[in-house]
This record gives sequence, C-alpha cells and structure tokens, in this order.
Amino acid sequence: MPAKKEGFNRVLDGLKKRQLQHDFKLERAAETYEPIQNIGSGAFGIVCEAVETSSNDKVAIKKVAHASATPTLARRTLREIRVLRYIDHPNIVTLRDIFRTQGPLGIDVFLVMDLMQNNLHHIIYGNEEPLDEYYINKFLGQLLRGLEYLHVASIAHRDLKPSNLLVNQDGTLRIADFGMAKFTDNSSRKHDDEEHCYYMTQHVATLPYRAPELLFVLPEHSTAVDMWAVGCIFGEMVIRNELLPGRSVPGQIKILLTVLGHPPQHVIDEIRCERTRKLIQDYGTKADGEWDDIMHCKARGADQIVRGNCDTIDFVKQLFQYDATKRINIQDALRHPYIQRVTPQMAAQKKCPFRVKRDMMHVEDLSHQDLIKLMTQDVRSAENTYNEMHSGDSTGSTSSDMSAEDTSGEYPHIAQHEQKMEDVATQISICEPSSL
Ligand SMILES: Nc1ncnc2c1ncn2[C@@H]1O[C@H](COP(=O)(O)OP(=O)(O)OP(=O)(O)O)[C@@H](O)[C@H]1O
Repeated sequence: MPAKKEGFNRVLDGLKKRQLQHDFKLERAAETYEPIQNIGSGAFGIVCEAVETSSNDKVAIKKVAHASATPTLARRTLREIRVLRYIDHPNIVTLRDIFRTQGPLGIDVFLVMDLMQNNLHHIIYGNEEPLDEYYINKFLGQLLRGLEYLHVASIAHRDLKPSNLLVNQDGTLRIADFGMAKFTDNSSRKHDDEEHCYYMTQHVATLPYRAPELLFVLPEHSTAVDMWAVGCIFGEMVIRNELLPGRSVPGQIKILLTVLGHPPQHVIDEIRCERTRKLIQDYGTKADGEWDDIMHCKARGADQIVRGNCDTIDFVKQLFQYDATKRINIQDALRHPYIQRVTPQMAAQKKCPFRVKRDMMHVEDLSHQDLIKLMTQDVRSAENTYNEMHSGDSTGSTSSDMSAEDTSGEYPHIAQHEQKMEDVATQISICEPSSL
C-alpha cells in the first residue's frame, strides 16, 4: 500500500476511534464492556460492536442518547426495554443487559444485545445475484415465527423493515428495534393526537412498509400492520427493490392506489382526515393489479417464486388487504398452503411472558415525568455493575429485573410468583385477565 494511503487510513482510524470513545462513554460499565467499532445507526440510536470482557463474548451496544429529553424518545426507549427484557425467542434479538449514564442532555440509555452479523437490507442489496429462494423462505418463516410470539401477546412491532431484521451467517433471523412496539388489544383503542401527528410527519424512511390504516390514519390499528409489512418485505426479497417505494405520505398513498387499486368504500369512509380522503377520491379508479404481473414487472432478477404459483399469489394477496380485518393474521399465515409448503414443520412455541404484555400496557398513557421515572427505575445506573445487580439472582434475567420497581412497585414482590402463574396459566389454557 502506498505510504500516503497508509497514513491517510491511520488518521481515519484514529478519528473513528475517538468518535467511538466519545459516543460510548460507559463510565463504570467500561469495566464490563469494551467498545470495538461503530456498526450502525438509525434515527434514534447508534450501535457499536463491543466485547464483554469477562466472557470475551462479542456483543452489540445500542446507545439511545438523551433518552429522557423528550416524551417520544423516552417512550420509544421504555417500549424497547420493556418488550425485550423478559423475552427469550430464537427470532427476536436477545437483550443481555441495560444501563444508563447521565449525559449533558439527560439520561443516555445503553442496551446490550447479542451481536448479529448483518441485516436483511444488506443481504438483499449486498449482492448482484437475486436472493436464493431457499433463503427467502427461510427468512420469511423465521419472521413469521417471531411475529407469532409477539402477536399472540397482542404486541405489534409497527416498524418492520429489512434493516430491522438482523441476520447471522448461519441464516438465523432476529427481529430488532422495538422502539415503536405497542400493546394493541385489537379492540377500539384510538390514536391520540400526538400519534396522529407522528404518523403524518415522521418516519419517512419506513413509509414503504406502512399499512393503510397507519397511512390513512384510521381510528384503529392492530397487529395487522405488521402483516402488511411482511408482504412488503417478502416482495422486496423477491424483486430486490422496494415494492411500494413512497417517499412522502401523499406519494405513498398514490403508489398504493396505483398498484392495489382503490380501497373499499367502507375503508375510505373511516378516514377522518379530509385531505387524505379527497386525495384518494380524486385519484380516480384503477383496476386491481395482478400480483403475478406486479412482481414480474418490478423484478430485476428471477421471480419464479411468485410467477405462476397460485398459493404464493394468494398469500401475497391476503397480506395486502386494505381492510385490516380482512388481512391474513399471523396464525392463518403460518397455516397458509404457501408457508406450509416452503417452511419445515414448525413445533408449537412457548408463550410470550405475560409480564411483557402487562409492562407494555402501562407505557402508552404515561406523562413525560412518569416515563423518566420508570426509565430510571427499569434501568440500572452504569455505576452499579451487572454482577452487583445480579448477586443472589439465579433466574438469569436481565439486570433491570433487580433494580426495577414498576409503576405500582410490584416487581420485587411478584417476580417469582409470576413465572409460576404463567406456567399454570399455560398448562390449563385459561384466558388472561383483560383488565390487567
Ligand atoms: N444486535 C445487533 N447486532 C448487530 N447490529 C445491530 C444490532 N442491533 C442493531 N444493529 C444495527 O444497528 C442499526 C440501527 O439499530 P436500530 O434499528 O435498533 O436503531 P434505531 O435508531 O432505532 O433505528 P430506526 O431509525 O430504524 O428506528 C440496525 O439497522 C442494525 O444494522
């Protein structure tokens, strides 16, 4: 390598290292984790690869900077913590530890996860060759398994997209980034005004995966929003392009209308935003597209997965129903002939712990102050080491278990009973009390 280039690379490495040290000031937690390199960032977090010094395990640390500064950031952070801390599923990212430091603009929260090697976005676009059908089906099957675990507990991810699906070299896929996750009991919960504004203005990057009920801001949404995203992700794996690639809310609506035709009148009638309703009505009608042709037109590579395969086309059609109540749900998706054909027989899976659901119920209605209070309770300070928090804890749960007192202060008293109750409830298949 020429000396000039070598020198330049050294300077660059030095700068990267300084940036890493600046971003990941771990205080006393630096005794436990050594940051190695920056590996990713999103709108809310930066992620580095690190080593857990006691075990030599490689981990990923996601830093949510000044997580307490705004209600949106605080809520996102608390959602992510509360979904992940008790979950143990092969297709959902594993949270190993959580701690916080006091930054200049509020609390910085650090989530320590198992390190994954890649994400589905890079896998789809990182190669000139189309994605092998075997892998498309393998990824799809794992995505559905992870979602089944969440949806059965009425938890919607609400931000599924290829970059939030982490993938290892052995083809294991894990769902990540639960900042938008929400308990949706599929009943009549309404959007509040804050959320209404949020959907109209934010998250432009994920528009291509946004379900009509979010895009049109219909009064209700449920886990069905994730099933729409599954359709988008499946299509993207096949055609190696975004299937519905909008870049603005009106643009995205027009793409839906062009590709899928008009929504049924009863869906249009539910839209409370006059501008959106008018946009749809003025756009004129168009005959529904055939998925066979839609995929074929857009495909850059082979699209044999869809072309001529009736059960595949039917699966896609059922995912892209405008009416969320008609859209295929996770259990029916797993029973669908296409999925049955392409994924190996899947064993029944463990239920998502009830306390995840219970914790998530609290998060949506909290004030900014309460969110900060809970975040402080749920997350240990970096000054308390992981071992200190875990001394005497034989359950293997995350550090936050021991430091947490939830809103009602019930954790310390019920933590052990709860697991027993869950086991009993699972055994005798009783319904969970909806009032909790
Ligand atoms: N456990 C992990 N192992 C490896 N890489 C990870 C891990 N977690 C996250 N990443 C990488 O970091 C990126 C950003 O993480 P994440 O999506 O959680 O941040 P975010 O700010 O919430 O993102 P978004 O803008 O999508 O809301 C991901 O796209 C992924 O590539």
